[in-house]
Parts: sequence; C-alpha cells; structure tokens
Amino acid sequence: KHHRKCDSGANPLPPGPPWQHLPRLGNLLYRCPTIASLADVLQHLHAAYGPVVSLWAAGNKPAIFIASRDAAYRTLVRAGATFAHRPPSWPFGLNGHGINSTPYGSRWSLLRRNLGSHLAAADVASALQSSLDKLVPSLESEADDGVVAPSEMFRAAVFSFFASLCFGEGVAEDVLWKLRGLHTEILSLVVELGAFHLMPPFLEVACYLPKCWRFSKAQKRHRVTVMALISARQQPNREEVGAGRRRCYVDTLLELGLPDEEMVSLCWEFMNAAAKTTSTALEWIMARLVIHQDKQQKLWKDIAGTRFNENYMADDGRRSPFLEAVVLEALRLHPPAHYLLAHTTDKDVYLDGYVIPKGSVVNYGLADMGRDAASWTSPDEFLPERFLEGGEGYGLSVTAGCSNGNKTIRMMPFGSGRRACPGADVALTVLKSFVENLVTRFEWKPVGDGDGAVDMEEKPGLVTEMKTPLRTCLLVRQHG
Ligand code: HEM
Repeated sequence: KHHRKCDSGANPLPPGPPWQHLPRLGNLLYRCPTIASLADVLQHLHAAYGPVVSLWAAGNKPAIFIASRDAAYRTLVRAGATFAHRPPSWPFGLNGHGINSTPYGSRWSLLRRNLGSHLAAADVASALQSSLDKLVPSLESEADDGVVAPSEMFRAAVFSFFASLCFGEGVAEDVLWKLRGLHTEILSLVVELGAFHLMPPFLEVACYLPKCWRFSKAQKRHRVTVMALISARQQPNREEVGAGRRRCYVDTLLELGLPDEEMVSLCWEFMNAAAKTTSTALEWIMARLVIHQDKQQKLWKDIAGTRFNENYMADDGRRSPFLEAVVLEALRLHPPAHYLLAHTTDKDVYLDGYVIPKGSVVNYGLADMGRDAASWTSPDEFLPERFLEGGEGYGLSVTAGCSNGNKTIRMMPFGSGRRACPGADVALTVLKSFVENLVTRFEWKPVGDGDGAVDMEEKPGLVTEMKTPLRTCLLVRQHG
C-alpha cells in the first residue's frame, strides 16, 4: 500500500496509487473526465486498497472516496456537521447560487428550509393528476399497437409535474418543451468531473473552451425563459384573483427578495435535481416490472385490493404496501445517482487510522452499498418482499439510509445526513403515484421472450440511465 503522510499530522492519508506523489501530472495522465472512467478507476483502487481511498484532486487537496457503509454512517451521520460542507464552487454560472453549492451555514439553512416547507405544503396531488392526465392518453394512443418506448413520455410528464411546483400551474406546453430542451442541452455540455470538483481549474477550463460558446448561449436562453416565468408570477392573474392561486417555488423565492441571478440558479437547481433523477428512477422501476411479470401481477392485485378498501383515498398516502416495496427495491438496485455531490470537512478528521485533511473533496460511491451481500440476502435479485413487514428491509428509512437501531448505512439513493436530498419524500410520492397509475391502466409486457427482453445495462453519468431505453408492449387493462 502506498500510504502518504499528511502535512498536518502523523496519520497517513487513505491509500491510493503511487503516482499521487505527482499530483497534477497524475491527474492528467490518469484521468479522463467522465464518470464512467472515474467508476472504472475507483473499482480498481477499492479492489487494491480497500473501501477508503484517495485520489489527488484539483489543487493540493486529496479527493477521498468512501465505499464502506460503516464509514459513510460514521462520517455523514455521526460526524454530520463536520461533513456537511461543500468544496467552493464557481460563484457564477447556473450552479453558483444553488442550495447544493451554498456553504453550510445560515444561508444554506434558510434556502433549504424554504424548499422543504414549499414541498411539504405543495398541492402535489393536483399537480400529479395534471401530469398523469397528459401521460396516460399519450401512452394509450400507442398501446395495443406494437412496441412502445415510454422513456420520453416519462421525462415529459415528470418534468411538467416539477415545473408546476416550481413555476406554477398552467405553463404553456411550448415553454415546457423549450425549457426541457435547454436542460438537456446544458447537461450535455457539463464537464462531469468538474461537477464533482475533481478537475484542476486549468483542465476544466480547457475542457469547457471548445464548447463555451454553445454553453453560454444556452445559459442565456435558459435565463430569458426562466425570467419570463418569474415575471409572470409577479403579475396579478385576473382569472385567478380571489380563487387564491397555488403558491409555487418561484413565489417563495420572490418573497425572500432574492436577486434575479440567484432565483434563476435556484430554479435551475430545482428542475435539474428533481426531473431527470425521478424520471430515470421511474424508467428503471417500470423496466423491472416488465421483466418480473409475477411482481407486476402481485402489485396490480395489491393496488386493486387497497383501492377497493372502503378506507382508501387517492391522495391520503395509504397506498399498497407492495407498491412502496417495489419502489424501494428498484431504488436499492438502480439508484439514479451513483455518487453523492462532493462533500468536504472543516477540520482534519481521523478515520480508520487515516486522516482526511480539512478541505479534502470527500465523495461516496453509493451504488454498491445497496448491493452489498453483507447487508442484503441475494443482493442482485429483485425481491420487493424484503421491504414488507418481517423482511430484512422493513422499516428502513430510505431518506436516512439506515434501519431503526442499525448503526450503518444499508442503501442511500438520496444520500444521508445533513446534506441528504431535501426532495426525497416528494420524489417517493411521485414515483409511487406514477407506478400505481401506470400499472392500474396498463399491462406492461416484454417485447419478445427470454431474459434479454429488457436490456438492463447502465449508462454511467451524473444520472445513471438505462443504456438502451425501455421498450415494452402495452395492453390497456379492461377494468383498470
Ligand atoms: C429520485 C429522485 C432523486 C434522487 C435519486 C436524488 C438524489 C440526491 C442525492 C444523491 C443528493 C446528494 C446528497 C449529498 O450530497 O449528500 C441530492 C441532493 C439534492 N437534491 Fe435530490 N434527488 C432526487 C430528487 C430531488 C427532488 C425532487 C428535489 C427537489 C425538488 C431534489 C433537490 C435536491 C437538492 C436541492 C439537493 C442538494 C442538498 C444540499 O446540498 O443541501 N432532489 N439528491
């Protein structure tokens, strides 16, 4: 093992490859700036050196990667305040003022509480209904008629749901389409490892240079589109006066009196953090249900049983227990984000005989945590039953990452600790509601026979999507 002494003490840094002695050179020679190559490098490093390794990051601070569930619990949860910091971001650009890039402190806490209370008070049920009212007919029009590729329809429906929470109801379809296109375009131009604070500034600039013209044009168009939506919220709407229009995220930002740049950045973050992650999770869940016809059948029956129960109300949260189990099991196997956003610490931290120096970039590989055989029986199998009463995952808080009384992380698709995703509860509600409706209305059948009917290969990225978008045969249920 190649242990290096940290300047500040006797403990060594976590192990890593020897070329780290030549930090910048190593950076350039070894790393190609994509998540896929990072994942490949980390797999080798963890196999050679164990669950806590260091790479040299931008500047003179190491980037530490943690793959151990226990170490994740001890750092993110037990030492939560120490690990709640983020490495400094560029103060300009779309991410400059987001909650995720705001330093841990009073502004972060204000913005996070504002988002949390907006999401808790939002009329999620009615926004969901409007999105489903668009999605179901568009699926119906293709059902019973050969192969359907629902991925784009999922993305449009989920985007429109979150847009109504962010900008208010009634945003015109062409504006939604334009905004979604801008998100796709801007994300395609992002330098992935830059988003993880893993690139030296000069390399990051070099990567952006060839696309900076397109990037800045797309950002400007995004700003214009979002500012128009923000201005619309400042106009009293005649039709809705008196009826009391529903508050949206933009209203809360206007009440905080934030400057335009900050509002645009926060709206970008809201839509960016919410839409692609949730629609990707939905696609993975439906793919699983296409493969596992028995689970789909069981889910349909469980939903029907719960629905016909006289106490059932569509939006009271009392959904089929198997529905929740299916969503959790799919998130365990297919978390949309394979890494958290970069964390950092405000002091030197001693962990398992190593030191994590103050200011290091600290990240967590969460995808393997949910598939750890030490924590889950038959970890690669899709067994939603494990989340039902009496099962090994029953009672697990997916937003915290652990089960009651367990002092370790078992899965953390939303992160854990103080920086854990503030949108997790809404995301779960959206997923359950979409899946419930999609399974009630349609039978989702594989295209052709055999195991290869659905290709579950992953496409690594900031969000890990299906490499081959889902294709399925849809049959409208007669009594759905
Ligand atoms: C399935 C859907 C989602 C997944 C898998 C997901 C996952 C994550 C993860 C892994 C993080 C990083 C946590 C960390 O760095 O420790 C995060 C942060 C964040 N997410 Fe989500 N998220 C989802 C949906 C949403 C939604 C619906 C919203 C808002 C409407 C949202 C807003 C945010 C914000 C603002 C942060 C930054 C929090 C902070 O730095 O304090 N996410 N999310």
